[in-house]
Amino acid sequence: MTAQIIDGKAFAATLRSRIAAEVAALAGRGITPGLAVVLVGEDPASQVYVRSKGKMTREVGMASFEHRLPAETLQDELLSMIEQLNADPAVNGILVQLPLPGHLDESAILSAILPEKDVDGFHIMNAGRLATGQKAMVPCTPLGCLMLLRDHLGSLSGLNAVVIGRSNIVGKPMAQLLLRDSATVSIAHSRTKDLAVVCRQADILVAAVGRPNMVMGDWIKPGATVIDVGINRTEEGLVGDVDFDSVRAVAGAITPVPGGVGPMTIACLLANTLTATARVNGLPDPEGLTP
Ligand SMILES: NC(=O)C1=CN([C@@H]2O[C@H](COP(=O)(O)OP(=O)(O)OC[C@H]3O[C@@H](n4cnc5c(N)ncnc54)[C@H](OP(=O)(O)O)[C@@H]3O)[C@@H](O)[C@H]2O)C=CC1
Ligand SMILES: Nc1nc(=O)c2c([nH]1)NC[C@@H]1CN(c3ccc(C(=O)N[C@@H](CCC(=O)O)C(=O)O)cc3)C=[N+]21
Repeated sequence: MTAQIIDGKAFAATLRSRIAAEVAALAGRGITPGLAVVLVGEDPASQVYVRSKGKMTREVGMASFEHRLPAETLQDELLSMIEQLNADPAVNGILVQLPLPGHLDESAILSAILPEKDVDGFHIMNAGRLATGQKAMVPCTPLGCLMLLRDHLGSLSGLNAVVIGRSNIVGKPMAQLLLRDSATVSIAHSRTKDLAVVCRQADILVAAVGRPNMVMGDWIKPGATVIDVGINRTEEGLVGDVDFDSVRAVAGAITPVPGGVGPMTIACLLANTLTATARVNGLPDPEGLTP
């Protein structure tokens, strides 16, 4: 069997055009969604993402506000910038690019963002709402993975899902979303014994580790759906956490890197910004952009 390639890039482009249509409809009511992105320091990869986010934000007709702060920015200075964005009615979504320089307290910064403007879904209030099945802002990368899975599989109910990785930004919220769709969910991590054996049970395998080509073909249940979240820059270029060639020969479907989950993350950031804008204006959630 050769796996079907799940084209995240194409799916994301379709999603963005649907978002653009909704933004155009809001313009008729005098509403323009606004997304503020805050970048502290000069990490080259982060600069690339921030530039790409700004471009796509403008392309769907939203207002983009970019704030670049020097690496030596103090905690209080960053907090006062967030206060200012919290209070600004033109800003519907706030994203503070991670990782932050080491002297800054990441969880204090993320908690300072108003939960209703927290389009990354990293605020503890949104994590708690997701975990308890309430209306939340859902982290973009797991939301994008869920959209691809639902599109490919229809129902996830009763399927065995294995998530490798337990970070607060990918692994844990991914597991919550799969559970919410009634999958039987296992979360694996660096202490998991016999990872290959655990993975072989998976009808759905999500790899969010940060280790190039770690997941091998003989870890895969024949016909499984494999979602590769990993973004690893190597001498061979950008690769995922999944060994694409060996896994492709066994899986039923697989997301490539690049062109899989990455573009979905940015499209879901715009989706969350639109959702946040609708909610603050007392409008119903846009169709199909929330879990
Ligand atoms: N495509 C996209 O849009 C995005 C991609 N990413 C990418 O996804 C990957 C994961 O990101 P993130 O969650 O932030 O990373 P973290 O480093 O925060 O988490 C990595 C997780 O992988 C686990 N892990 C590490 N080594 C192993 C191992 N040998 N076997 C099993 N599990 C292991 C860790 O376990 P433990 O907890 O025990 O240490 C941890 O839970 C990265 O490549 C990142 O670049 C991230 C965000 C968005
Ligand atoms: N507050 C915050 N929110 C984030 O969502 C966030 C963050 N910080 N810090 C960094 C990670 C990483 N991330 C990616 C987004 C898009 C691609 C993406 O579009 N990737 C392209 C390739 C781009 C390239 O060539 O580098 C692809 O996979 O096809 C990848 C990774 C968001 N993150």
